[in-house]
Amino acid sequence: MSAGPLPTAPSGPVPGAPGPSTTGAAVEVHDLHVRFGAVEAVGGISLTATAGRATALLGRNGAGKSTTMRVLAGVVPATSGDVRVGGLDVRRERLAVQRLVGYCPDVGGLVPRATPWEHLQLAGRLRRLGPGWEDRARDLLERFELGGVAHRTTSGFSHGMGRRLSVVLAAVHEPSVLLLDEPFDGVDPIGVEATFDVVADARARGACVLVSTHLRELAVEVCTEVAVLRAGARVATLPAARMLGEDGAREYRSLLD
Ligand SMILES: Nc1ncnc2c1ncn2[C@@H]1O[C@H](COP(=O)(O)OP(=O)(O)OP(=O)(O)O)[C@@H](O)[C@H]1O
Repeated sequence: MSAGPLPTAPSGPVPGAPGPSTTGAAVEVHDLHVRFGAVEAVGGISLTATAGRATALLGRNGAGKSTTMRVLAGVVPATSGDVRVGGLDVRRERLAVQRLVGYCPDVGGLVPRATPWEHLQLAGRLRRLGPGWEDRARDLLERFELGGVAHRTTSGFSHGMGRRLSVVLAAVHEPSVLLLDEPFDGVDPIGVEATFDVVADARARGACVLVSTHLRELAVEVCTEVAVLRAGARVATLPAARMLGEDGAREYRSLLD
């Protein structure tokens, strides 16, 4: 059921609000280790992702993709290693990094009792977004076919609807670094296409995009590079085109063993 048109509210410039993007922002990870007690989730990953490009993180279950994304998003601390996002040291400047980043976590992140529009309002306030952000939010909701449920609590959302809203929330502030963890998981073709558009838009304005996924075919369609992780380490970074088709599938398979 459609909840009617989305509300409009005046939104003026906010002093001190961050700009929409920082040209040249990039991700640099050097010898990242992350331990959870006895478990070494990441065991020495190094990788670079450049502005205006989209890099896929591929690898088997437990390879360390989500943990790496969490470190980049500033939600999990590195045990050791040097991690820079947009030139900022994640350990020392975590809040500044979180302002630069748009992060779609692999699970969670949504408040069941809140509607998509309430999630967006909260994001707008916390990030002190300037003029135009509500139009952008409405446009994103429409592109992800969430306009009709903008005022419905997310508790009744399907898995795919939740994924789509998480991508909207990651993208609404036009971050310099867009981190999408499993954005295609359980998402229908419309949602996949809308996510492709979000990635293309981000690249066009010079943002650095990282996409963690199991879906090699979608990764190579939307990304320019592919970093393959295995058992907490990066084993290869290749042009995405190398992972295309049956030859690409074979090459990917060979990197997993
Ligand atoms: N909070 C945690 N506590 C303990 N171990 C963890 C924690 N988070 C991750 N791990 C472990 O770290 C390893 C890497 O997990 P991670 O979620 O990063 O892998 P992944 O590549 O994203 O896997 P998947 O593709 O299944 O999502 C796994 O062995 C996982 O069990």
